[in-house]
Amino acid sequence: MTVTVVQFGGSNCDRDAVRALDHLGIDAERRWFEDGLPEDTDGIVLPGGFSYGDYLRAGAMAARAPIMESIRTAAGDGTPVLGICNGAQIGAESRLVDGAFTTNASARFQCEHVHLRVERADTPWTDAYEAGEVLRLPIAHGEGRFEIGEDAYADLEADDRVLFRYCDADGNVTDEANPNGSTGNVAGVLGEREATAVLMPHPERAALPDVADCTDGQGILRAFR
Ligand SMILES: NC(=O)CC[C@H](N)C(=O)O
Repeated sequence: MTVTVVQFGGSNCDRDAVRALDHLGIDAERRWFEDGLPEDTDGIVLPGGFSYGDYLRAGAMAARAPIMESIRTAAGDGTPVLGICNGAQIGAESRLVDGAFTTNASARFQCEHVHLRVERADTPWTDAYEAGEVLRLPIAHGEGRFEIGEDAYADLEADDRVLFRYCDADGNVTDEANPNGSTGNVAGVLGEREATAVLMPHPERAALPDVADCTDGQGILRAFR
């Protein structure tokens, strides 16, 4: 099992993702986007960062790179794909998931720990947790506000594709616990197939006991096993 962590110009969490996966015993390698997707890829991470300086909209430029066509095909075939932060933005811009990530309600870059409620525990990304469990993970973004049209949001809920919601420490989903103004406090969603997921918080920054005071992100990354 080798996970490909795709590096675009301006990605800056690709090494962190490889290290976190490594720590969990999952073989992972960085791949420069122009080199294309290796044929034998068993999983894909779109890592965080500022691809192309967030020019136009965060993720909009990387979404148009040819490698994304191969990633869409792989996702359609059921290869696990995880988009983290800028990777979530790229995932939305390339239609791997519905919705869009736009400027935070605060109009500021926010770097802090947040709480997330696990909305579904029956997916590969969350089967290490209980439904309703509260995780603590860091966010670091300026464009993390999940926005989606009313009908598309209704579909998302009807199809049970909301994976995580921002909440308080007790699991209450409130406006106060919503760091960026996301519709429905949505922090992470599934794509058309459950093997595709994106989230704004950083599980790879909450996976190594030596560098993080909490390792709640491990369960999400373990999905690749
Ligand atoms: N940590 C990241 O991936 C940064 C996300 C993104 N470029 C933003 O600021 O919105």
